[in-house]
Amino acid sequence: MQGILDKIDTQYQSKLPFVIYAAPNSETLQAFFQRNAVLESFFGQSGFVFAPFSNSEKYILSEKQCDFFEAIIKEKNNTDSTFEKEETDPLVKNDFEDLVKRSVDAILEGQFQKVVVSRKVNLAVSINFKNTFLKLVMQYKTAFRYLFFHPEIGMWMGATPEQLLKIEGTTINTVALAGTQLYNDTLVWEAKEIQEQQFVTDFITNEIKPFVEEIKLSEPYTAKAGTLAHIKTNIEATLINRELAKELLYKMHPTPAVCGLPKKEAMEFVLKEEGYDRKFYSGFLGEWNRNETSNLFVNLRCMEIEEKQINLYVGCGITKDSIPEKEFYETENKLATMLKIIN
Ligand SMILES: C=C(O[C@@H]1C=C(C(=O)O)C=C[C@H]1O)C(=O)O
Repeated sequence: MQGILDKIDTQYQSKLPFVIYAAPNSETLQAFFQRNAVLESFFGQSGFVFAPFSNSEKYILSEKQCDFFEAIIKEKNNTDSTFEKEETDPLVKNDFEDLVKRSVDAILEGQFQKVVVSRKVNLAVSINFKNTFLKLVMQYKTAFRYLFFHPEIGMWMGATPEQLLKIEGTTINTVALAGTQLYNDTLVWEAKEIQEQQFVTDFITNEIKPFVEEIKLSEPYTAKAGTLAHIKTNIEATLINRELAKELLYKMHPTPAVCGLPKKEAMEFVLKEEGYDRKFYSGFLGEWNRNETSNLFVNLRCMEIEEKQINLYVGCGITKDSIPEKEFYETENKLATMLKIIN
């Protein structure tokens, strides 16, 4: 494992793009190291895709331009974070709750049924990105864990619980994931969360229908993600034709787990009302067409790492029944996921 970590240092010092990642429950780190600093647009070629939330331009570290490495993860002592975040400014809390209120009003006016609103939290800390990444790898084993760098994009890191799309041959797998609370053994889901997750299941089922032969849905169940719990439905289907994969991906993204329903109206609201640029947060990332397999995830529980600060991104689904203060605390709980691993 040390070899691959040393390679990250060399690559970063030379300002060359790389991504290092581990699939959910995998004990293996995989990495793409690009041999030049080109920013390559994604148009279906194989490699590791990195796509923003809204912008139509998507990027790739392509197989053709990269060297590929793998290493077995060696457990390291996972010390608790000593980082202590200051209490959130009441003005920030107010602003977010106001955004939630405006979202609920728009829903009651009939503009859309669900919208996912988010905020960005800047923390003035310089982190050791390698140590922080290792901590994240150990701490969130069931998540898709990654560290991405491109000199023209910057550095991003995350541990996401949400699969966007897996394609193996003609079999596709995806999930509808929504609804959040702190995990405990006896938790109960309320109608608001059940509905917001159902919106995601219905949207995905509808969007994939023209592309597939048969759709199999699991019952919704509770999925643990760190200290949080979400409602999850597994969705499996058979593609009519593998050539349709990219078109299907673009139909699905962004799902109502990160944008809203209907998609277009919710997207317009997010872009107009959120008041900041989500960049790659709630975009998607992962392998595209590697050994006949694509494995993409939604970029959640993530941070953007700059020299002297980090930006954390968190959001939550709003329906007509949302209570602004409760939604604010949901974003605080999601923030804690990333705060726990800051070195
Ligand atoms: C938007 C986020 O998460 C998404 C929103 C959820 C919700 O609203 O309950 C739950 C899981 C994710 O689909 C985030 O983590 O920032």
